[in-house]
Amino acid sequence: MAGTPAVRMLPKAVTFVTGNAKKLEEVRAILGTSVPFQSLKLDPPELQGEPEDISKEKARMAASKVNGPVLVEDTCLCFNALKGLPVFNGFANLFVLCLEILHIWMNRKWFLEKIGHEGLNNLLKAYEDKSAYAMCIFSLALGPGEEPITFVGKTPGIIVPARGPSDFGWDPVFQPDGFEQTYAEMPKSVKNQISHRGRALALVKEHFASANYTIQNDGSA
Ligand SMILES: O=c1[nH]c(=O)c2ncn([C@@H]3O[C@H](COP(=O)(O)OP(=O)(O)OP(=O)(O)O)[C@@H](O)[C@H]3O)c2[nH]1
Ligand SMILES: [Mg+2]
Repeated sequence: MAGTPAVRMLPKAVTFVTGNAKKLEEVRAILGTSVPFQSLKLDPPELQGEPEDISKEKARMAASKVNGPVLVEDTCLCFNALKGLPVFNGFANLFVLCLEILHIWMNRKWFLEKIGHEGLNNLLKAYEDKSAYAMCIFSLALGPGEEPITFVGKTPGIIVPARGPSDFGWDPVFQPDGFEQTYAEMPKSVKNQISHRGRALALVKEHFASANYTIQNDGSA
């Protein structure tokens, strides 16, 4: 039957768990007061696998640590040329395997530290296709043992030589479609409106606006 969903009591406000201060800054700016949350700086292990599985597993681990409702996210920058692979000769499978491994590594935070912005551009040197997309998967687990709900945001763009401040990851080399500036060059308010994170959080906001969550205490504990 359609109508207002049943009230779901949450023992405390949702905790956004991340070890990344820049993510937290953006999440704060995007959510404002639309979703009441507190934050916890915890560096979750860098899991391997499909982004959605990583995000869900982060949420499960965080929910048991916090013993309450949590929101986590996993972000990746995906290069289309490395997925749309040319199939050639008997080495193709080995080539595909190497690229799969590379794809997994690329989305771990130490990869950028090692390879740098120039290295990210060099990865695409052999390809005409410089297109990429930034993807963010938020997972909300309402408590330990609860199946996480996911919210995906994607922004298409291209990889360019670095431009703009280097204070957040690969922002200087990602230029979203329809813009002449890289994420790093544009005002934060513009990035947050069109970014992978902004799009995923729009879905999180919609979810909170329609779900009937009631917080038992004010979350200050
Ligand atoms: O230029 C960027 N613009 C962004 O908008 C953005 N969002 C995330 N990242 C980086 O992508 C890697 C993903 O790793 P990631 O999702 O596991 O994050 P993390 O380990 O830093 O934090 P967390 O897992 O504790 O939440 C890390 O190097 C992050 O710094 C970004 N870089
Ligand atoms: Mg991480």
